[in-house]
Amino acid sequence: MFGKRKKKAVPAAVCAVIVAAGSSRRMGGENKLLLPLGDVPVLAHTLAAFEKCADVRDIVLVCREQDIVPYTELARTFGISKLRTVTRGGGSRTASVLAGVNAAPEDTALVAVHDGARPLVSEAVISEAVYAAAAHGAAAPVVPVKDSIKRIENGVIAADVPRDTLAAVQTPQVFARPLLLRALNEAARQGQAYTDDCAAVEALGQPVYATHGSYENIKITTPEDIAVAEALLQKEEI
Ligand SMILES: Nc1ccn([C@@H]2O[C@H](COP(=O)(O)OP(=O)(O)OP(=O)(O)O)[C@@H](O)[C@H]2O)c(=O)n1
Ligand SMILES: C[C@](O)(CO)[C@H](O)COP(=O)(O)O
Repeated sequence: MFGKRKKKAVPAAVCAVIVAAGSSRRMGGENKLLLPLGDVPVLAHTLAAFEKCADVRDIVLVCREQDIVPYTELARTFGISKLRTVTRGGGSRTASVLAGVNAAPEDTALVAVHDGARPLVSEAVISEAVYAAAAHGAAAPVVPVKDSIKRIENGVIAADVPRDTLAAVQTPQVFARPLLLRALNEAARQGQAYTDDCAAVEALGQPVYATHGSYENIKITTPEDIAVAEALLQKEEI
């Protein structure tokens, strides 16, 4: 599943774009990024992970207009010194990521796009993706799927899909900035809204390298994810 790597290149000027402009629909509408995880909000964990990672120089936070002031205050409270700007997102993930990339410092070489809703990302997962993108231009963490996979048609199993080459992709997805800008602008031009950013880069015919994700790097999407994240957090603290 994981290909051959070029020699490690030192990553330069890496900006994390944390997208946090979603609507938490599947959580029932309450802002999931402000739900407490341990003693602090989900988003504070996410920001702290990138603050801690030595391979990331800057952070740009993308959110809804009404959250700009509270999120700026949240970042100040939790000592996020790498935060450069908090900017307004768009109606689709692709639009939000594009807003974040455009707001990154001008000399940014690599952009690490990360879901605000993935608070348990580790330094190892971030760094491996950053180094792979420094060497290859595009990289994303993946985990092999654990279940058997079926295609369902009209409520009935229609086909079995062999899982040995299947993986679930996570974030941070890291790209050379010009490549990501080209991919997102092309997606916007075509009116394409992708669920992840690799898809926009793949659509240009560019390879995206698979790095090691983690089963703990979960995305907070539905209510039971909070209970799972709490358990994972406690395990880390033991
Ligand atoms: N227009 C959007 C949509 C999503 N996101 C961000 O992308 C990440 C992954 O999206 P998801 O988990 O789907 O978040 P929501 O869009 O909030 O969830 P839902 O689809 O249930 O409304 C989240 O951190 C979310 O805030 C964003 O910045 N802008
Ligand atoms: C980017 C992502 O987290 C990769 O798994 C995922 O595609 C986001 O999807 P969502 O539909 O916005 O939750």
